Amino acid sequence: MLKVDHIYSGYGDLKIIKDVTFDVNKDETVLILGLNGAGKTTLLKSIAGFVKLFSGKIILDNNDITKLDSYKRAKLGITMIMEQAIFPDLTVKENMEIAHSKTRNSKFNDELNNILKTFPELKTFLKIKAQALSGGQRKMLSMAMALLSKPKLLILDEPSAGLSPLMVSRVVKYVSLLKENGITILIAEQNPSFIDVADKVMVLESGVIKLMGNASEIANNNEVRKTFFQVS
Ligand SMILES: Nc1ncnc2c1ncn2[C@@H]1O[C@H](COP(=O)(O)OP(=O)(O)OP(=O)(O)O)[C@@H](O)[C@H]1O
Repeated sequence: MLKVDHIYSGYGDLKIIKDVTFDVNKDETVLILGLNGAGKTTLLKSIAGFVKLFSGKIILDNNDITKLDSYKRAKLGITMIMEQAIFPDLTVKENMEIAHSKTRNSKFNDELNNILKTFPELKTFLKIKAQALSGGQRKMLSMAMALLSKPKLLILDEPSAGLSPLMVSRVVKYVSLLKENGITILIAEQNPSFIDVADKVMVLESGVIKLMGNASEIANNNEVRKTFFQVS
């Protein structure tokens, strides 16, 4: 579905992403694992169209989208979850209605019922303004909004950032629920818990892919164990 082909990108003259190549197939969950400053956000933003490429290509469903603006890529179904997309003065339900309005091909109430089966905790918050949600509840809302907007490719940038270990395990569960709902997902993380939900994992270091493999290969790699699981 998505082909990232030898891309270089960065800011001004500064090259951050160097010769990155990988594919994301339909229904796959692909994880980019990297420490702070590895270039994860820059890579995801390059795919979503917020950072321009110096060279290389990005292909979505056999169409070259390299030169398209971010909003055009969004129209083609690339959704990068940003918590800024939540309107703090609107209720949880109103925020979900806005996310759903981007698709228009189903009744909101039917979709809402499905979402509440996936994220039952949201029932309690439907009438509450989004500004009153905790960090973890905001994550849940942003995941629910992503599901409602029916993306072709969902991009998640460090969904565990700022969360307690307990909340991280719940966010891992949210991601697996999105996966069960047939969403193709690209996640960047430094928390190795997300390896469990990934079909394919890449390790990014200084803007370069150092390792690529399936979840068990990467989870058992000695360097990965030392760096991300702090196993000596
Ligand atoms: N707008 C910018 N202008 C210049 N340099 C930037 C900009 N944004 C990020 N960088 C630099 O790009 C490099 C990679 O940053 P990036 O945010 O992509 O990494 P990351 O892996 O997402 O890190 P983190 O986990 O800390 O968010 C860093 O050296 C950073 O200083």
